[in-house]
Amino acid sequence: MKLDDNTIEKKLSQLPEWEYYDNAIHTEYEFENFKDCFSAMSRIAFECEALNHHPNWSNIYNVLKISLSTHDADGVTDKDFQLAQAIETIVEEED
Ligand SMILES: C[C@H](O)[C@H](O)[C@H]1CNC2=NC(N)=NC(=O)C2=N1
Repeated sequence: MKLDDNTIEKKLSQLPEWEYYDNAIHTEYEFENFKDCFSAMSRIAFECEALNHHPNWSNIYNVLKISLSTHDADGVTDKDFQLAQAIETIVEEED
């Protein structure tokens, strides 16, 4: 279930804005304003529910920081990459 470091780095080559450290994958988005940021967070929240996979995230005004790992596996799994890809798609649409 838990992916090894090499596999994670290989998969991250498809997600250039994400990085791997502290047993999780991380990214940060800066939006035009708070409203746009919160709108993206709302859309991401529905995707999280659909995948039953939830982020460790923080929002300050127009900045959204997201960290993904799989609690059940105590590490990074394919579910984290699936959600990361879905988040990328949502954020690209918000632009
Ligand atoms: C029962 C368990 O909490 C659920 O299967 C889901 C909920 N969302 C989750 N989210 C994340 N990031 N990791 C999990 O292991 C996880 N488990």
